[in-house]
Amino acid sequence: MPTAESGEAKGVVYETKDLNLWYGEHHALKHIHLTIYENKVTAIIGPSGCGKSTYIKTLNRMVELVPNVRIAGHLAYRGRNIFDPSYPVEQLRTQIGMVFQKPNPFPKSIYDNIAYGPRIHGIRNKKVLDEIVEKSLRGAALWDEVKDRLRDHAYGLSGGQQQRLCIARCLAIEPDVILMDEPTSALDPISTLKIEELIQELKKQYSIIIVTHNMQQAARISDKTAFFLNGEVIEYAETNKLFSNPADRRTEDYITGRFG
Ligand SMILES: Nc1ncnc2c1ncn2[C@@H]1O[C@H](COP(=O)(O)OP(=O)(O)OP(=O)(O)O)[C@@H](O)[C@H]1O
Repeated sequence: MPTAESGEAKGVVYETKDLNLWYGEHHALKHIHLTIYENKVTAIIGPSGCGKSTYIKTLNRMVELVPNVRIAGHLAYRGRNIFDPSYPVEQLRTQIGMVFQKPNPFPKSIYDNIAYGPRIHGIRNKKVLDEIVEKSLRGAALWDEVKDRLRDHAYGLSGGQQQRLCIARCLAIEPDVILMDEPTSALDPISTLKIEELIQELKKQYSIIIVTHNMQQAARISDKTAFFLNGEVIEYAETNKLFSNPADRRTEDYITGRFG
């Protein structure tokens, strides 16, 4: 669990101040200021290539795996700047779970997918692992569908089930934040609905940041929405406000489908 640090504002998970990011010469994030709140769903919307994925991959410092990335600015997680050279990146990544566009279970059994993270953290006791597996699968609303076939290969699950397995895998390491990069774009409407319902449940316990191309989805499930355009945050507001009464003309054009 996160520890209190000096400078940590209550209820704030991330504080982004004047964040800039370049891929080589390409200035992909420009002067981003965003505060992300605890136990909320924060949606990131905007047209293709506007920097949504780059922003969320910055939150767990995954973006730094890309060669020639340069970052400037301030990004505090729980009050502490994650770009500080002394920041323990491995610790950060255990607190920040991530779910990707395409479900990416490991080529292992359902059980071993979930037990993988806890085992890496040194948990070997079978009973403890069994409990974590059940709790995580229940948390991802998948337990009832798989409880009788935990030793089956994960690839035998449907796409929607695989995505919930990936969410369960995140939950098994008890993260603080869950980043989701278009988690339903590869799923059918019923699986999408299940994940959306699940997100509503999960936000009671976790802070969720979700990139989505689907504006109805952002409107349905998020509390706050940030609209990105060409690497900038054009507007960030309560979701109801942003969709019903946007302050910026460009937001209005985007949400009404006039561009993007
Ligand atoms: N690894 C990379 N190397 C170089 N440029 C990149 C890299 N990843 C992204 N970019 C560029 O940075 C910009 C932002 O990309 P990003 O993937 O963050 O956008 P996005 O809003 O998530 O797009 P989409 O909705 O299409 O997924 C784009 O111009 C993209 O071409």
